[in-house]
Amino acid sequence: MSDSVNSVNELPIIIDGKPYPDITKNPPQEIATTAFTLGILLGVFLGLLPVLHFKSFNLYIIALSLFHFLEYYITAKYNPGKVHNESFLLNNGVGYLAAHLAATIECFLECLFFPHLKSYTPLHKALAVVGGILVLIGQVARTLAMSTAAQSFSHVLKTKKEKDHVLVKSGLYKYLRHPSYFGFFWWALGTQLLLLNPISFVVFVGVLWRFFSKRIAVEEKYLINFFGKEYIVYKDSVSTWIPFIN
Ligand SMILES: C[S@@+](CC[C@H](N)C(=O)[O-])C[C@H]1O[C@@H](n2cnc3c(N)ncnc32)[C@H](O)[C@@H]1O
Repeated sequence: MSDSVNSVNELPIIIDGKPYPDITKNPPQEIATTAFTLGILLGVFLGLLPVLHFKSFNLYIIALSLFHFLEYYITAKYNPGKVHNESFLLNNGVGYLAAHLAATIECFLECLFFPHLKSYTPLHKALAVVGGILVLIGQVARTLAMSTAAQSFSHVLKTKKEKDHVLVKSGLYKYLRHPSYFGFFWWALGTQLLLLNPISFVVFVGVLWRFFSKRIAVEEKYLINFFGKEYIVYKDSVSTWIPFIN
C-alpha cells in the first residue's frame, strides 16, 4: 500500500470558481483504457458467476474491479481538482500488489490441492457471507468518506495544509475518525474471508493493522499541526473502529 507523503501543494485548475480536472494528469485515452479494462473484468467475472463452482473468486474480482473504478470515479466527482490517472489506486505499492497476487495464488492452490477448504459447507458458507458483508460495508464506508471529505481527501498524505483543506467532522466522520481507512481495512479482510483463504486472511490482518496504525499516527501528527485543539478534541471524542487503534 502506498504510504507516500506529499508536501507539494497541487494547484487545482479553477474555472468560474469551480475546480476542474487537469487534462495533462488525466490523459483521456489512459483513463478510458483503465476504466474499460476494469469494466471488462467485472463483466466477465459477473457473466461467469452461474458457470463456475467456486463463486467466491468471481465475487472477489468483481469487488476488486469496482473498488478501483470507484477510487477514480469518486475522486473525479467530488474532488476534481485533485483527480489524476493514479487515482484508480492501481499503483498502490508493491505490498498491495503482492498481497492480492498471493491471495489469488493461495485460492488457486487450495482449489487444486485442498478442495475441502473451498467447499461450501455450512461453516464456509457463513464465513463467505460474513466476508461479503464486510466487503459491502467497507466499500460503502470508503465511498461515503471520500465523497464527504471531498477536496480535503487526498490519496497521498498531506504534510502542508492547503488553502481548501478543512477539518471534516460531518457524515461518517461524525462516527468514525478515519472512515476511508476503516472501509479499506474491513473491505480487504472481507475479501479474504469471502475467498476462504486462511493464510492470506491472517497475513492481511497483520499487514493491514500495522500499516494503518503507523499511517494514522503520522497523519494525526499533521492534522494536529493543521487544526490544533479542534483536531485534538475531535480525536478524543471519535473512535476509528479499527481494533486496537485509538
Ligand atoms: C487518504 S485521506 C484519508 C482520510 C481519513 N484518514 C479517512 O480515513 O477517511 C488522507 C488525507 O486526509 C486528510 N484527513 C484525514 N482526516 C481528516 C479530517 N477529519 N478532515 C480533513 N482532512 C482529513 C489528511 O490530512 C490526509 O492528507
